[in-house]
Amino acid sequence: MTTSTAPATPVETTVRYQRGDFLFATARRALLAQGSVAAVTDTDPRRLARTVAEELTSSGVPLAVGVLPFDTGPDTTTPGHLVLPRTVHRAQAEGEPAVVSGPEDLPAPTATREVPSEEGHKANVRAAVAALHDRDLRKAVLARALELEFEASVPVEKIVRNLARGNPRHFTYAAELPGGRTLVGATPELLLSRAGDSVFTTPHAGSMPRSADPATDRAHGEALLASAKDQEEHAVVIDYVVEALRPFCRKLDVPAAPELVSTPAIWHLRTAITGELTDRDVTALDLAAALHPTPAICGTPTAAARDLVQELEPFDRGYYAGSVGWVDALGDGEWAVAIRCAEIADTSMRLYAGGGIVPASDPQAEFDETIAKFRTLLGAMGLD
Ligand SMILES: C=C(O[C@@H]1C=C(C(=O)O)C=C[C@H]1O)C(=O)O
Repeated sequence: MTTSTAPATPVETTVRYQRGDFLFATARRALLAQGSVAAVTDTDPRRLARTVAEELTSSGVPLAVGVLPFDTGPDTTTPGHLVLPRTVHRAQAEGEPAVVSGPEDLPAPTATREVPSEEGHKANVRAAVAALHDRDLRKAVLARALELEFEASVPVEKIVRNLARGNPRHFTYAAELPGGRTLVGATPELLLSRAGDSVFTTPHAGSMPRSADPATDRAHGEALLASAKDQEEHAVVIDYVVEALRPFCRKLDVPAAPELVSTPAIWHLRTAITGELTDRDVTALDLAAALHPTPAICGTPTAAARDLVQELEPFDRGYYAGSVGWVDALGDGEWAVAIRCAEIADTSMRLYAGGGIVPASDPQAEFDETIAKFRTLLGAMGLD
């Protein structure tokens, strides 16, 4: 096992990524993990967290990296998967960080398929709004997929570099999945980080597409901040996160109102919550397992919302809307919400995008929101 703290910048570390590695990087901070000393795979995320903690203690490997699936319910067949890597490179930027150069050109797909179609998604939104009422749900998150086929192997490394270049403030990530696929994405949303007894989370919920026209763009942001429907969609998530964290924290600081933030593709409402952990034996992965799935990507109440999602969506989410991150031997770590992503097989990939449905949701606006969310990946591929 070698841990390199060699003087590389986050950009230099990011561009070293090759398919098979694990990457978790912003322009300020990068973690690149290579090879595998041991792997832990388990459908029960809490048990997974305990096994990983034991493996870290007994192996002397400083940290583990990996993914949790969307579905961590009692009937899931998709496991969480963490690797204790052979080599870890970590880098931090001093001052104003550089960005990855580019963009690099990518081959165009030979076929594309939307699952479901625009009409299908709008019908799902209407069905979800009816089900919220019938089943007494506050919110459910519905997603769509975009399947792309290529003539040759998808150049994963180029996509990752373009994602990092286009989203320097957010977490660009790449992780190997059980079964040989690769998950890549760039997410603004932190599920949970732990550093010593400090806990931090930034739930995002409530969205509006960006616009190329500055005045329209500003108006979209202001409309989002003023939208009662989006404030409600956001409040559902904050209520849940606070309730889920409270048992672990002796102190929680929850701002009274969300702030307006943006990615290059979309405006969001976000609340940055900080806490103080009561028990240092509770690791970042324990906390991620306790928090996931939040109503930002599933709904509320959790089990009923997950059932509805699985009834309406014509695909398995796999690791989309799961979590990606790392945990170290001290229990510190960072877990991001695995959105704005794609699962890549050899010559094909599946992009995902979803949005929260509440009683006031409009099918056309929800469809448009998925288009905006696909743009993170499509932009990195030079597609519109
Ligand atoms: C589900 C996604 O995003 C989530 C849903 C949001 C919303 O409904 O407003 C906002 C941010 C994310 O928590 C996605 O990007 O696919």
